Amino acid sequence: MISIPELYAFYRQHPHAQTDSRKLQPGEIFFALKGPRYDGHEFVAAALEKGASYVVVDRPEAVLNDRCLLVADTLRALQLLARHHRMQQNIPFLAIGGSNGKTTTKELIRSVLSTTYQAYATPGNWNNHIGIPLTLLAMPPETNIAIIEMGANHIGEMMQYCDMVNPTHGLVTNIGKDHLEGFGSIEGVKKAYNELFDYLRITRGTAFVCQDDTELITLSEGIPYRFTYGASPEARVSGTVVQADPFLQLQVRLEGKEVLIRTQLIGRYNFQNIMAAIAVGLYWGVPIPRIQAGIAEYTPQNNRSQLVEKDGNTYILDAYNANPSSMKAAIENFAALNAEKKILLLGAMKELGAASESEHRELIRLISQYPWHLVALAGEEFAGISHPYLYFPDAASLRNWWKSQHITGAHVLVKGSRSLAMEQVIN
Ligand SMILES: CC(=O)N[C@H]1[C@@H](OP(=O)(O)OP(=O)(O)OC[C@H]2O[C@@H](n3ccc(=O)[nH]c3=O)[C@H](O)[C@@H]2O)O[C@H](CO)[C@@H](O)[C@@H]1O[C@H](C)C(=O)N[C@@H](C)C(=O)N[C@H](CCC(=O)N[C@@H](CCC[C@@H](N)C(=O)O)C(=O)O)C(=O)O
Ligand SMILES: Nc1ncnc2c1ncn2[C@@H]1O[C@H](COP(=O)(O)OP(=O)(O)OP(=O)(O)O)[C@@H](O)[C@H]1O
Ligand SMILES: C[C@@H](N)C(=O)N[C@H](C)C(=O)O
Repeated sequence: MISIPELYAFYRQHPHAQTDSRKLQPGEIFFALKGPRYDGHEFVAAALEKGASYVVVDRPEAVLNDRCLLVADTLRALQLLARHHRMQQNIPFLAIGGSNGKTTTKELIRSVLSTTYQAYATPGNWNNHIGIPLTLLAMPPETNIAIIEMGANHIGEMMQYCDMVNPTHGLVTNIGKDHLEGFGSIEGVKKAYNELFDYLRITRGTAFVCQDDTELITLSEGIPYRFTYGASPEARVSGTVVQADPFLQLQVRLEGKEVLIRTQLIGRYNFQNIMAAIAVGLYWGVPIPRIQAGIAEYTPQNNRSQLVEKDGNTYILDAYNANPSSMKAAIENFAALNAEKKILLLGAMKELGAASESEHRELIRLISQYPWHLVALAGEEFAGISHPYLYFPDAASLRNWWKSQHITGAHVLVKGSRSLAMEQVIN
């Protein structure tokens, strides 16, 4: 078996890790991982054939030639290799955790820091036990600030990520009701994300904290340096929303001046995400005009709070994911929008465990507080709950109904958990 330093020597010659033979490019090192559908060891021969420089396996029978490197556990080897690589870098590493808005905040920060630094950030949503090591191993050598997104669904996971990433700086976007199945309760969510703060306390790091969030302020106590942002005048970087229809505009006090921040983001919940990026930019000395440009340039992608004009309707396409906190934020934001004909097309919220039924009841209660033109719900979680709204077992049947209605002139919020793929309703 080879050791991590030996594996690292191979990686230095071929600095590209790959876990998927279908995407493999010649020269990459292929790690054979076991997943819910496949065992990567089935694709060792294919990876070698496609030109993998090396293949990392944890079964002696999968060693087909001298380009196959045997380790005790391929996933663990990937993670330890990534950790080893990170430890060679003497640059700031900012870790981003939290229930909602991690990817948006990360992308805004990337956009701001890239105006001035060789900033590198997690590609897409690679935020888990496989995505984080792949992120670290894909970091260009010229990087001088790294921004790493961390997505967890059980207690203990954030600390494991911190052990791998060794963040010098950290940011928890918020504490909400995400992944309640794994976290158990909102107390569990708090405990889980507090692990990033624990790590910063132990290592005497720096945290970016939203001053308006009393929970985060309390949880982050004891971190040697806290750089705060928010609406509160007490925050180191303080601002307010001056326009929110449809795109947010903020007025922010920066270095004694009132500065207008234009964005291409909708949803008041994005205020904190934007403020976080401004604070991070200011902390690292990005000049104000570049902070403005970095924020203004960012357009949300991939079904995250996107504004789509289609077939005579204005859609807020927010179908990337859903949990009780982000649903509440999206619905309240939509309810406050100045429009005549508002329609909700909502999918169920997944991974809520024992809280699923009560949270879907609570969602119905929230919806019922506002006057909508129409409400249609998809997903079995809504089936056993009494409500006066249109119900469909899945997104496909909701889509068929929606297409048959030929409604125009409406504002439509489309949101639901990833597995429902609610974007199909309008695509
Ligand atoms: C393991 C892997 O990378 N799987 C990807 C793969 O899946 P596939 O359908 O092929 O099946 P397997 O996973 O069983 O495959 C096993 C391995 O075999 C490889 N393989 C398969 C077929 C083949 O012909 N050749 C092969 O080499 C395969 O590549 C595996 O290595 O493909 C899918 C489609 O592209 C991928 O979706 C799948 O990716 C998995 C889900 C993954 O974890 N990818 C990471 C890079 C990642 O970061 N993904 C993020 C999603 C992260 C996320 O959900 N975050 C949550 C929090 C999560 C907490 C954590 N505890 C957890 O449980 O994950 C959040 O809330 O944000 C992303 O892609 O967006
Ligand atoms: N600050 C926020 N508060 C509440 N909801 C938010 C906030 N920011 C974003 N959201 C909601 O979360 C959705 C997903 O945003 P984003 O991808 O940035 O979050 P995430 O935390 O990275 O999600 P994931 O954990 O799935 O990767 C958005 O489309 C929006 O509905
Ligand atoms: C897609 C994944 N990152 C996520 O957010 N999952 C929750 C359960 C969702 O899809 O709503």
